[in-house]
Amino acid sequence: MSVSDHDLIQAWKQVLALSKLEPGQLVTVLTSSSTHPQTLSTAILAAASMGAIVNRLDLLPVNGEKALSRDSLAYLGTTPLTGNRAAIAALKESDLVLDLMTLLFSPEQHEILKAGTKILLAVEPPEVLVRMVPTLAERSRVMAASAKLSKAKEMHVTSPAGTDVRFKLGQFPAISEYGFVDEPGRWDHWPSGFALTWANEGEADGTIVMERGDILLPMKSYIQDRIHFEIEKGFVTSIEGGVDAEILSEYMASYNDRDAYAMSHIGWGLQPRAKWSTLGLYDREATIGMDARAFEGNFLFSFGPNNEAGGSRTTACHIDIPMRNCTIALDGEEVVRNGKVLDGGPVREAAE
Ligand SMILES: O=c1ccc(O)c[nH]1
Repeated sequence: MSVSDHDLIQAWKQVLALSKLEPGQLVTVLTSSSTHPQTLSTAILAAASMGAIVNRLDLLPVNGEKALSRDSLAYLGTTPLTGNRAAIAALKESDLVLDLMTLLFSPEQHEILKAGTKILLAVEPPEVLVRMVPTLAERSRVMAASAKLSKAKEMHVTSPAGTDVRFKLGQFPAISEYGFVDEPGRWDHWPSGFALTWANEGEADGTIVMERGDILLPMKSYIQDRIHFEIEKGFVTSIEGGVDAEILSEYMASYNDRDAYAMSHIGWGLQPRAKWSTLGLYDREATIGMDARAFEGNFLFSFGPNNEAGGSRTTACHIDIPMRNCTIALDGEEVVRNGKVLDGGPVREAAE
């Protein structure tokens, strides 16, 4: 079901207001061949109506012949910005970049953020954006979760299927994704709603067992048979299971890069408006699967890069795996039990 321009403009206005857009500020809308036309037109209208000076910067697509998939979150690292000094200069000069093409995990993204530019990624379909317009209340909940993460020394994750994995924490920051960019130099993704961090380099050990129905991204599949991962010193050393495991193994091997097997971010979903079942209702390429990444109570872990957190691993291979019914404990304190978040639930909207 599509949404009206009016509804999407209102949603953009809420996101831009939460992102503290001021009249006279410079907004650059970053587009490429996969940008959704309604998202683009309503973004420009909303930002201009708030008095911003709005530019559009359209970049040619790259990596298509290497990626094996058109999912913008599958093949990372180099982007249309790589070596593109003119585009980088324009984005560094902007107060706010609306990324409608996906720069995530690119070295250039950090360079632009360091200049104080805010970057908001928004590439899900318009109706998904409108369904999950961010709120201050959800920001508070995600910030509280990432505050716990940033204080923790160890994350221990278990599940009825046999997951028992430990991550030592402290080397990398905790990241909050709540859907808007309210500070200079901040990156966020609309829609989202989760807290995440990275394990210390080489300090993730144990077994992860994906259960039937857990999700593989960018495959966008609900697995039919369990997949057993052995994690040793921060790398996955074995991937055993049925055909889903074979598909994942071949896909990761195609990158020919040991860092594809490194643990990347770990955390849990806090978005009550995101649903585990949504992925099955969309054609595979119609969404990048943010419902799967953000649904409340998931354990979201990933393989691949850690440059997002300041690490040195920039592999192009990025696998996101949201699991249901896990128990996540920080230094022995459970924060998620059997897929239920133990923080009292969504924060009530403050009266407008
Ligand atoms: O918003 C995102 C999307 C993908 C990812 O791996 C992290 N955060």
